[in-house]
Amino acid sequence: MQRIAVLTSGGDAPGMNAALRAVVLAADHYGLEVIAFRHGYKGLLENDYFEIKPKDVLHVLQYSGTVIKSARCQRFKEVEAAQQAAANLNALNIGALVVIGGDGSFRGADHLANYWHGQVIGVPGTIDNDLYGTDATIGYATAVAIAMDALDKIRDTADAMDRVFIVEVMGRDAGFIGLGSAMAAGSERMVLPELQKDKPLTIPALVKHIQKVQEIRGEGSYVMVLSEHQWPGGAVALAEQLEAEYHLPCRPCLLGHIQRGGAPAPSDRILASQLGVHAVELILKGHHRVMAGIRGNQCVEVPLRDTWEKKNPLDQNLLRIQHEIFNPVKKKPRINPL
Ligand SMILES: Nc1ncnc2c1ncn2[C@@H]1O[C@H](COP(=O)(O)OP(=O)(O)O)[C@@H](O)[C@H]1O
Ligand SMILES: O=P(O)(O)OC[C@H]1O[C@](O)(COP(=O)(O)O)[C@@H](O)[C@@H]1O
Repeated sequence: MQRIAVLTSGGDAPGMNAALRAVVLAADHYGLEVIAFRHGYKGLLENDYFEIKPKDVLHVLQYSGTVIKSARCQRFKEVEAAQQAAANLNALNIGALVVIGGDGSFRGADHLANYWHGQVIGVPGTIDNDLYGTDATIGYATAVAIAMDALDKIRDTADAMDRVFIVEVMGRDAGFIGLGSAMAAGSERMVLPELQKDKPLTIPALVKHIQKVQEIRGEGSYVMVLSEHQWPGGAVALAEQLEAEYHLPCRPCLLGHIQRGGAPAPSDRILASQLGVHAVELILKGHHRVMAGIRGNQCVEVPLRDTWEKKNPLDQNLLRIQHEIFNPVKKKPRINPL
């Protein structure tokens, strides 16, 4: 019987447990033993593992987080760390490693593959949705649903008091959660990393936009979605500056790690289930250094390096709709697309 290993790495994402369950159940189905390393690459380096059986994962898919724990492990970037990991895997007679995580975790997997002859397979688990080669990553749908729910609630109080709110969402370098939640909740404005490159946010421009929206619609609420790291000091600092410099009543709200908790959305559970099984089947087919992904409802395998070297762009049509057509302050109308 062949032995494989699995770990979850980087920021936990809703649906990681469902992916883990799928890996373990698929391995059992195909007669493979599975070793789980705790705390991602840290556990791999410290030989912190246990043999994981179907009974260990039967009822975990409804929970976020990860039952085998995750971690960020700076040390894994070193050559000696990858060599140590390879030696540990060899000593345990492991033939393949499934890494459930984001782009950093995949860089780690690729780094390991330079020093280890076993198969390395990635499963995309990150709320940021910032990996090339798959239509969605595990956790993204749940994060958008949580942000949307929060934005809906904020709208209630913003409407009641005719207030401006700045709601900060996650997504360090990618605006997927920002765009998805702004559209799903009908926000007046969004500030995303991708938009900042062309036209960085300034306070005078924001104030002008708020005032114009109020001129057009009359007094009312104004809810802006701000991706994290897009303003020094984030939503709190921006709201304080608006109040101090323009006497504009404004409240900040940081959604933070709430976006990674609670029950994973059905689509994340289903995606994770598909991808976990796909990862095991890729092992059986002899694939190496690939990510298990889904594109247009088809299971695909994507070279690991492509997942971070190639860009996963925001959907340009969604961006156009939210940023231009739904913008209450209309710019010059463009040529009719019909
Ligand atoms: N260039 C790299 N080389 C080796 N390991 C890396 C590299 N980048 C990230 N890792 C490993 O992957 C872990 C997770 O990466 P991180 O970027 O924090 O999260 P994510 O996988 O969610 O993007 C890091 O803590 C580190 O152990
Ligand atoms: O939980 P931490 O370590 O504070 O990290 C927060 C970051 O993790 C994420 O939730 C997910 O990012 P990764 O998938 O790259 O780990 C980001 O959106 C956020 O910036």
